[in-house]
Amino acid sequence: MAFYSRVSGSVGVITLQNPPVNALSAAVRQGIVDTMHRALSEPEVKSVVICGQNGKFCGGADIREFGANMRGPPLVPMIHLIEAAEKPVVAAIEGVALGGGLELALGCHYRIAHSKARLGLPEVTLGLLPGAGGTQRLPRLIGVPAALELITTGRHATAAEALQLGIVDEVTDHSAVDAAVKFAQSVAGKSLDARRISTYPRPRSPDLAEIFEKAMKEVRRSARGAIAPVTCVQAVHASVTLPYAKGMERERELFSTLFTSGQAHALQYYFFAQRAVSRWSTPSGARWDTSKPRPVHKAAVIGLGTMGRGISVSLAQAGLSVVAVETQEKQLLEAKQAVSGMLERSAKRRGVPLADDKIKYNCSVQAVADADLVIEAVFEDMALKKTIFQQLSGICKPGTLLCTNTSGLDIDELASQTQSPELVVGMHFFAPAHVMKLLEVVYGPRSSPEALATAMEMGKKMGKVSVAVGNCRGFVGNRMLKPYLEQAFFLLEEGATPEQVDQVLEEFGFAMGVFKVSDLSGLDVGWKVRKADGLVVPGSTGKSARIRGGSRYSPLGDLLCEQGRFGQKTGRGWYQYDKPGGRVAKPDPWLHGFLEEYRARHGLVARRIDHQEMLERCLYALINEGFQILQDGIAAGPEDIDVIYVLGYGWPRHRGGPMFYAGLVGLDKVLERLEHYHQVYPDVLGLKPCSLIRKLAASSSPPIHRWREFIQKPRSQL
Ligand SMILES: CC(C)(COP(=O)(O)OP(=O)(O)OC[C@H]1O[C@@H](n2cnc3c(N)ncnc32)[C@H](O)[C@@H]1OP(=O)(O)O)[C@@H](O)C(=O)NCCC(=O)NCCSC(=O)C[C@@H](O)CCCCCCCCCCCCC(=O)O
Repeated sequence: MAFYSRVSGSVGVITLQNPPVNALSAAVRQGIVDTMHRALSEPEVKSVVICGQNGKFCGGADIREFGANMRGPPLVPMIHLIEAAEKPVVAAIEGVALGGGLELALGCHYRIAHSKARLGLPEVTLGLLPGAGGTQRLPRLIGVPAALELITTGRHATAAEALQLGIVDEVTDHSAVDAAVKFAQSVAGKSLDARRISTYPRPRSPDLAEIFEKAMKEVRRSARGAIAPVTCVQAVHASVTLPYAKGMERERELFSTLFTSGQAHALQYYFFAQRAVSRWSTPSGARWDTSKPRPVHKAAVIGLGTMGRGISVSLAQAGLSVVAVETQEKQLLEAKQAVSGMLERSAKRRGVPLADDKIKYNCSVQAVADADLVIEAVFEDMALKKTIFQQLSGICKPGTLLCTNTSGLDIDELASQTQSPELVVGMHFFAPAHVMKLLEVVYGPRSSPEALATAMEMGKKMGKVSVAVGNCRGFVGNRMLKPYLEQAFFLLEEGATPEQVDQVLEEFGFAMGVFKVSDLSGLDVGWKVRKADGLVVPGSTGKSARIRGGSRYSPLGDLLCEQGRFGQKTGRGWYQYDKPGGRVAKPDPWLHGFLEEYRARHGLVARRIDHQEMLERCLYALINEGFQILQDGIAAGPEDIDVIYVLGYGWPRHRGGPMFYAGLVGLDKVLERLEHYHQVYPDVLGLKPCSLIRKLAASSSPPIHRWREFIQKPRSQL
């Protein structure tokens, strides 16, 4: 709703009230319309201020209302009512003015912002465009290039930048509401002719055609199939070619197309999913709201390789005192230099104070004795990690949380090396650890709810999106990667090339296809794991070379590693690069010849595989594993899996995540295709439909938010 008051005798103040961000729900819109009429009809009121309750102007349209039966006064006429008013209306912007919130402010005659406020039109991140006049007013106010940039990226501008751009008229370090009231008094009775943005002339400039062409090229390049950025450019284009009223019609038309699109549904689902994962729960009933995190003031990192360095940076930037340990003096010095550089660059980029003095470097593990939390980040080697956990258990003060940065090792095996297994959790960071937003927080069967809550809280402090996951091989992300990669290898055996498979995945929206990613992260990483698992059998020939434990196996990755082809770092992998460390992947005729020779050796006849089959086999195998993970209770809900895949594995955000995508395609269709492929390849376990997808499909494919009801409660994990 909106609350009305009169201050200083002549200023009507309208306060939006809809916690937590004063989104423009039907009740708020109705409240604004009613209170505006009241302010305009009261003869004592000479000017009006619109502000938001609790220091937040407005977070935009109420996204939760989208799709429901939309009631209440529409936004566009509501904003026109404000703009057309004969009394000056001043927006007092505190906290945020985003989306419809900024559009509301643009309908006001003046805008006063607090210096800490953020303003923007982030609709594009929800698969939409600013649909309440933003695409027509903003370019008229600040010009096409700046408006295009803000609208197509959705980024938030600071108050200082908004002032410089001309979005706001004044910035204050004090109460924006008080400043707006004062301002409103000062402009009472003045002409508003020059203050109604909709009456401004269309933006003109001789280079407009060029500007739009460049913007369109840029969004097409970076959008990876997302339609909203392209449509945003089209809507802004209308502001220069059409008069305001016609431009609004065009905005509405384009908005409607986006509003009903699958991409908008996916992005809005993802918006809430990313927020939902912080409300974690485990199969045993431990929950975010009943588990209290321990205080952590001092943290330690053991092992200062690439991951340890990034983790140290993240901890220091979160304001913690950090002890960084590397036992070899030379490596310690190298790491110190590297970390200082990373902190310096990051401080410059983010405009925050340098956190270098937060980190103390040490060669001895003993230095972690008084840390509240230790993150071990040595190589992915169970024996080495076990030794370190035994050491830590003897060194650390009672109650220290012991965390391991691992991408898939057994947390419980490590916990069993310590005297307090309940204080052991996994923290799977993604490289580069100080940049990537995702953190998988892994609880073992003996981790305490308090330990899990502490690790989740620590992730939040580091600015990560933390997802709580159960303990199993590869956790959620890497466990799902296995059947996906496996299918990609099988496709090569059957006649595809790495370029063809990658092209299909990139057209789907992945930033990089599976083989380019493999080259980037290093083929030797998986090879080491497969060797440790006894899967690599050098020199094996005949049928047995392609079977392990009764299931189909492709040794292609192993064979490339045996040739020293580890990817980018060696200049050769699934592609070739101009030098070791090179970044530009080029098709490699050697690899094509190698594949032909491999197929001939194994009696495999190459066939032309269509795009749909490539895509379905890779994605549906991955999705099937996702359902198994839900069934096993390793992830609490599909949102957890989707957030992990979008933030950690380059899954296109506009497709919501693998589980959402499965729902969009139709669970019965995914099931039918899995059944088909499993019939063709009965020796591929990853294609055998999991019982949960069968159950859901048999229950008329309920919407994703109801899937949890169909998951059998697995055995207790905590
Ligand atoms: C605001 C934030 C920056 C705050 O961040 P913070 O970290 O402080 O907090 P959280 O992000 O955790 O959020 C707290 C809490 O609030 C929920 N929430 C936040 N914003 C909204 C919102 N806008 N609506 C609803 N709920 C919101 C959030 O989910 C959290 O709750 P939870 O329970 O999940 O933990 C940050 O929150 C943020 O960035 N918010 C989003 C800002 C944004 O994107 N705004 C734009 C919204 S879209 C919009 O404004 C559209 C308008 O341009 C135009 C609308 C026109 C509508 C016309 C409709 C007509 C339909 C036409 C149909 C045509 C079809 C046909 O023709 O048939």
